[in-house]
Amino acid sequence: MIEYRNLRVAVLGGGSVGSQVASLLLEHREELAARAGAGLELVGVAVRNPDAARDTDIPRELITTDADALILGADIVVELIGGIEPARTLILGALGSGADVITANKAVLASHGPELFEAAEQVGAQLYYEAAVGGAIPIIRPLRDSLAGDRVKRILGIVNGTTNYILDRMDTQGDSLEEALAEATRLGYAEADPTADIEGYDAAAKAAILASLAFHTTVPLDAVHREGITALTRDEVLSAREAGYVVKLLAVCERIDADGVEGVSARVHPALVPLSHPLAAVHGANNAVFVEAEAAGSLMFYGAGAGGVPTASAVLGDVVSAARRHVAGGPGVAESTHANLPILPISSATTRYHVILEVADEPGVLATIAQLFSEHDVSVEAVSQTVPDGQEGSRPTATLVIVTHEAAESALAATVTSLAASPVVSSVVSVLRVEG
Ligand SMILES: NC(=O)C1=CN([C@@H]2O[C@H](COP(=O)(O)OP(=O)(O)OC[C@H]3O[C@@H](n4cnc5c(N)ncnc54)[C@H](O)[C@@H]3O)[C@@H](O)[C@H]2O)C=CC1
Ligand SMILES: N[C@@H](CC=O)C(=O)O
Ligand code: NA
Repeated sequence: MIEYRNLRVAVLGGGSVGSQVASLLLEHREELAARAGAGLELVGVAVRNPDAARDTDIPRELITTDADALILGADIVVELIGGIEPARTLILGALGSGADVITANKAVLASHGPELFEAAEQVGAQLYYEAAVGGAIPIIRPLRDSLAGDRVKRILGIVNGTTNYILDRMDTQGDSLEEALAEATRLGYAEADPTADIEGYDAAAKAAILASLAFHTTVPLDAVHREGITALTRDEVLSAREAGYVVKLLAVCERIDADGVEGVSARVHPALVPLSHPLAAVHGANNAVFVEAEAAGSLMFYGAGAGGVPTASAVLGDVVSAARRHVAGGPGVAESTHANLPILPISSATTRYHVILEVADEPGVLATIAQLFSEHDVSVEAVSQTVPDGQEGSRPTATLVIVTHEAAESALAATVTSLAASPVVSSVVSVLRVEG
């Protein structure tokens, strides 16, 4: 029998992900030791309430409420508490003591990444975070390592399982947002405060992480334009389907050239994706990250984006990597932010738009609307009109659905302002971006 060096592993948090990580560490102990080249001894699981019900049985003697004491003497610390504090302070404490840290916490990485990476570099430790984006899907390593020799141009990602699950249920089963969110929470997909999911904060944090990695530039969370799904109506979801699209909450990270300035833009918002695009086939709590790189072309990374067990897979992969690093010795590898590109505002982005208007059903209205688009340099690709049957009242209305060619955000915003003020437009019913 091989005698392995023993590494002490501390897990902080015993919720959906932490309880699964702790159990799998115990259950697969021998297999993991053989892969890592070191024994992985679970020295404890720090929780807030030792008597809380858990998804797995963790031996009582491993449970503690003293996270600070647990990290002392640990070689590898796994942070699965979530949120900013005390997660940030615990990660800094663990790194400061020379431990490698594994986290699934995109919120703390997106808001305090540079401070945490700097702390790791100071002591030659490594901060791993594969589970922080796309749950089980390998996407951090591919961007950090496999694509390190290429130039990423664009990333389109479905990176929040809860909202994808909700939009899918609204689209295919006619659920309301509230019904679908309750189910996503029951299944362990949602954040402790699900506002983070439905208002797009979670996806924005992931967009900041992906853009930073892809473009070798620190992209702060507050530079990510963010819109959630709470303003979306079922009618918009259904009318998108009728027009050959599906609505997804997308993270869009791009390297763009705005008036001769090369920079980076990151945004999160609902968008129409053509049914023919691979992202349209991502259902339930699954995630997918579609990467366009100069040499590699288009790549798609797909799989379970949320849920305790799948996320534990990514965390344990990082635990094995950290253990191998301990065995091999040498300092950790610093984050690559050398490109330091300027971060451009959403007004610099260009995309296509799907606009629904309720207009007066009168001669000349179409020409007036077309003129408003053209005055703002927005070119119309397609228009369709429906007139409801049996209208009563003096002024009949029609519904116009307009799809534009690529246009600047600023130009589209000005067009919408003019449309809203036009006497022939009764209402601007919906404005959604079209991606993919
Ligand atoms: N649930 C999922 O599908 C995924 C979660 N993540 C991330 O993984 C992390 C953990 O998420 P979940 O397990 O879902 O959260 P959770 O809310 O189920 O579990 C968090 C655990 O931390 C404990 N905790 C809170 N404060 C503590 C403290 N001061 N000391 C010790 N324990 C404390 C809580 O009691 C709870 O057991 C979060 O950062 C989350 O964003 C990432 C990918 C997927
Ligand atoms: N709440 C998140 C969990 C994974 O990061 C999600 O729904 O994607
Ligand atoms: Na991942």
